[in-house]
Amino acid sequence: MPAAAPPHSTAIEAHWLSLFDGVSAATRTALRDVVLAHREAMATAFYAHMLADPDAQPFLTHEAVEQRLHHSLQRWLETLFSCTDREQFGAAMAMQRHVGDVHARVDLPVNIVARGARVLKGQIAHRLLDAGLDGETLVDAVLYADNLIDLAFEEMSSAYVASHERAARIDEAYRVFSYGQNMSLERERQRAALLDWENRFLHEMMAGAPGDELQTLADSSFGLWLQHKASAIFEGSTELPTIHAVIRTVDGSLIPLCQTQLDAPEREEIRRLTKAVQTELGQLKFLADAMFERFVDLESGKDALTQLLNRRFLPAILSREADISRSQGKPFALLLVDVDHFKHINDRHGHDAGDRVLQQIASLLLNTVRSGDFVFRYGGEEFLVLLVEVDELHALRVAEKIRNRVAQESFLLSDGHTLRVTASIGLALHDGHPDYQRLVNRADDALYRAKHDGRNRCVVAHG
Ligand SMILES: Nc1nc2c(ncn2[C@@H]2O[C@H](COP(=O)(O)OP(=O)(O)OP(=O)(O)O)[C@@H](O)[C@H]2O)c(=O)[nH]1
Repeated sequence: MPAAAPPHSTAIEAHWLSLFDGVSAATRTALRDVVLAHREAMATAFYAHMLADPDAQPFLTHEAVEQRLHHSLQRWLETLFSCTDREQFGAAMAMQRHVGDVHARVDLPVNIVARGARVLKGQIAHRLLDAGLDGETLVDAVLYADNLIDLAFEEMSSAYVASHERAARIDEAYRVFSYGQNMSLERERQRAALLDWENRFLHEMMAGAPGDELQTLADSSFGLWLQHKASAIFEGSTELPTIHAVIRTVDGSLIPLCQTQLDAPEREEIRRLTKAVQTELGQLKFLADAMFERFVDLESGKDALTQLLNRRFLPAILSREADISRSQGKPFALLLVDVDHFKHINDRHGHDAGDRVLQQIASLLLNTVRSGDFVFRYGGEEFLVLLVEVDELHALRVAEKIRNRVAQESFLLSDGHTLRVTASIGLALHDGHPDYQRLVNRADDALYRAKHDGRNRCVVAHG
């Protein structure tokens, strides 16, 4: 059984009641009459406006307007402007929630809805002006109409946000489900599917099968999986477009050539084409492996090089810590730790040496902080440490300890040489501001000052 729709908030109803009581019955009736008399013309003008709006166009068609929306808008106006008691208002608000849910399903941006509300307000004001009302009634009616549309918009938006969040949670749950349940198995299955396709291809090329029996990669089990599952799970992965490009090369160019050859075989050409397909396939296997690997690291929230947390969960962890800190009154601190002149290390000793330094700094950081603290790889050579339940003095002591340990450490390179490096640290204490980005920015400003003042130092953000 579907869950009953939650009732509109008591705050909205209280606002409406006070608006309702603040306007005379005669004014409300005059407004309702104007809306009822002109609702059709207003709906026509409204959709003419929205259909001509390039931002709204993708969400509207002439047919949908003619068949449903024009009529729905009239009913919407009638319901909203005819409320005279709580029950009717409740029904009008239920309608707003339904509209909000629909908007969320079609992903209609909320700014377009706000624009629509503005257009409607203009329409109503325009009709009221022509209705021959006296000055005071006119002003009251326009204000009441504006407020009523605002209330409707508010209720619609709260349903929209709730719907959107629900959908995002389900999406995320689906991704986690796919990852948790299937990923290692899936990786093996897709490797096997590619191998299977390759064996079949080789067999047909060698046996001289009729050309039209060659299967494309897109039609293979791997191709179908890629199209229907991987595109959702690995969305945004850098490998995905290249994988598609390789498949296009094989299916669009090489397979048709192979088919022609099979129908009129020439040994050398068959061998050359087989080799070309195998080369593409080798790349495909490499890319698919890399895609799986990156996905596992990203989804688990780990940075591949250092095994520290990556930035994926930083917003979630920061806002959680801000909540805990607010409710328990215990501040936390952020340290932004940046290796000094890291570019020189890369330039002088090579990128691999740079990588090793980053790995060693990562374990140094982990070994210096408590197990309840968080250590992130924040950027290339930048780390973010979140120290829970600390005051400024304690946080500064930890920052100095990190700085000293980095400076004293002998970083071991793969060629056996050792290297000394230093780090600069910006420190900011959470000051209760709800926007955690502000805290990161303050730590960043402090780090900038540490660099500017000569590096190998800790600077505390103030203000
Ligand atoms: N080896 C390696 N280098 C990286 C990685 N990520 C970023 N880098 C390099 O880190 C260097 C950062 O250089 P800059 O931002 O100029 O800073 P810097 O040389 O450390 O100088 P200051 O921060 O001003 O002391 C760049 O050369 C990047 O290419 C990585 O994962 N491994």
